[in-house]
Amino acid sequence: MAGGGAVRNAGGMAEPELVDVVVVGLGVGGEEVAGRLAEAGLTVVGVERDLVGGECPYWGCIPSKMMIRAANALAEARRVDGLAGSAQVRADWAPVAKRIREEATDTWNDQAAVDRFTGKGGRFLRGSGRLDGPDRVRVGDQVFQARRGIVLGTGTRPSIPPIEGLAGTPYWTNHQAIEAAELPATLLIIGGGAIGLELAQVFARFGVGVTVLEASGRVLALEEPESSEVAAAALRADGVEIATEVRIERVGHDDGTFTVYAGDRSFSAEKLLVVTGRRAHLEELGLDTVGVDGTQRYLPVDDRMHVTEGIWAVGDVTGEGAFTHIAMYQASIVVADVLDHARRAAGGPDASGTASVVGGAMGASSAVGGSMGAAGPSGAAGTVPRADYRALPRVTFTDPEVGAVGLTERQARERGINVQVGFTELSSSTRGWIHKSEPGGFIKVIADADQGVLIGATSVGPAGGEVLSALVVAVHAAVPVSQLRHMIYAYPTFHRAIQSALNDLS
Ligand SMILES: Cc1cc2nc3c(=O)[nH]c(=O)nc-3n(C[C@H](O)[C@H](O)[C@H](O)COP(=O)(O)OP(=O)(O)OC[C@H]3O[C@@H](n4cnc5c(N)ncnc54)[C@H](O)[C@@H]3O)c2cc1C
Ligand SMILES: NC(=O)c1ccc[n+]([C@@H]2O[C@H](COP(=O)([O-])OP(=O)(O)OC[C@H]3O[C@@H](n4cnc5c(N)ncnc54)[C@H](O)[C@@H]3O)[C@@H](O)[C@H]2O)c1
Repeated sequence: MAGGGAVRNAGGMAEPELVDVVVVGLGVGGEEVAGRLAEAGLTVVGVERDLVGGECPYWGCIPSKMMIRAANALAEARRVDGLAGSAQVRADWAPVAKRIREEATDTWNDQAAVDRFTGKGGRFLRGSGRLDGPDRVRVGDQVFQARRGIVLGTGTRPSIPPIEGLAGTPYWTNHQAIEAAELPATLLIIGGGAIGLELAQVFARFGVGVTVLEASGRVLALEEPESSEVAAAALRADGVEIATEVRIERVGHDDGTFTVYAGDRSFSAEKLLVVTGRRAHLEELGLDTVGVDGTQRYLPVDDRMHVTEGIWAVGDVTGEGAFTHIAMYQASIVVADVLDHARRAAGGPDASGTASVVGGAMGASSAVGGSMGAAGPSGAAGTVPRADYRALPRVTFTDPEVGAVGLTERQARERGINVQVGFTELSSSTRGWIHKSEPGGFIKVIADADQGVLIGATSVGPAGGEVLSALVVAVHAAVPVSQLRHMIYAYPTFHRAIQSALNDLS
């Protein structure tokens, strides 16, 4: 599994080992890039200090959505009363914790993921990587010289606010919340963003007394205000207490109880979960050795994920949106671009099909060319796609789900766009009325009136994230609003409400 001992020169310094590519951080983005480049025939060293796969499979998307699936089953069973008879529901966390341990995380063991990578021809190294000058990565006392490129996919870690008293307490981050084998009786959550709301609803549905403390004026503050209202109402209906505009001054932990002090208010619970955003740690990456500012919040990249000559970045570390689908989207671009650079360096045709220098060393590993067919999220084989985040979708998996794409109304107005807004309550659609779920949902569409296309949309409802797909296509492909209005929408679906929202545009 390890990468072998360091070669030393006469002065005792580690001699760099020549490889094609080094990928530092094998989270969602890095694992995808490293695996595909290895499959393409490059010599790839993948460096991961924790678990291969990163946050998403072990402490993020997958286990949290398993929790949500279970919590939603409870909620649905509780809806039987008054709709289809009566049901008695007894919540039990044990099968959820077991499923997360056994099916999702293999008890937080990444051997299967390591084997997957090495099975593709990659070489795995457990450790922390940092840049050591142009083309070089140091891992402990091993140094690699990467002749085709270095890819940084080092992600983020929780950003913990500097609240007095907090650091010395056994507070939870998403790691402990996901790993919980048993639930506390009461839980305080600092942060009413995506993680805070998803987990608050899960735990409340399993009988935990949950209080969410949010600094800004509303939960899900980056989304439409209507989304915040529906999400807050849904959580309150599940028994969650939500306090907004909370200025936390101090945290105490005595006799197994946390107390959070905020002005003249205080909140107490058995456990405290801190989910106040996430932060990249560029200071650890040796960026100064390649002339890049390591004090920035995120690592700026161009539309092909270049950081600087020979260095690419992928995923959360780029600050383009902390979502697995962004990491995967960017990974495809990085793979295509690294292979294109490698091919051109070897004298093959570049991505435009134009032959550059003839000859070169890459001929022997020409599996490289073979993988280009699967190169990109857009465009034909042989083209390196460019990143375009106009139609960035996101879904917060509360019940109802909050799905959104592109710009919110406020963002669109701040950009000086000639904005039109259309809105419809889901309960006014046939399917919403039949479904009879409180607190309902809505569709909101944002159009650029001058261009006649949608530039943003929100879909909140029982299947809000799925209904979103039609709106993502509309924004991504800039489908004229006139055409969207005259499509046929199946009756009686939730997505049929899109037509009503479009007809409301003004
Ligand atoms: C609770 C939760 C729920 C989420 N739910 C969703 C969801 O439903 N949908 C969605 O799209 N996204 C979701 N996300 C976000 C998603 O998990 C991230 O966007 C995704 O994991 C980003 O992948 P990444 O590869 O950029 O980084 P990460 O997954 O953070 O992986 C980075 C890896 O790099 C390693 N590393 C860091 N520095 C070094 C170094 N110097 N040397 C070696 N290794 C290093 C780390 O150990 C880590 O394994 C969720 C996140 C959380 C926390
Ligand atoms: N379904 C999904 O796709 C999903 C789910 C979970 C997480 N994620 C990703 O993970 C990222 C991180 O999630 P997150 O919920 O930690 O961050 P977030 O940025 O979504 O929310 C953090 C919240 O904490 C609040 N906050 C910050 N400091 C505070 C303080 N001192 N006191 C009280 N409140 C404070 C902020 O105002 C904000 O509302 C998200 O941005 C998202 O991209 C995605």
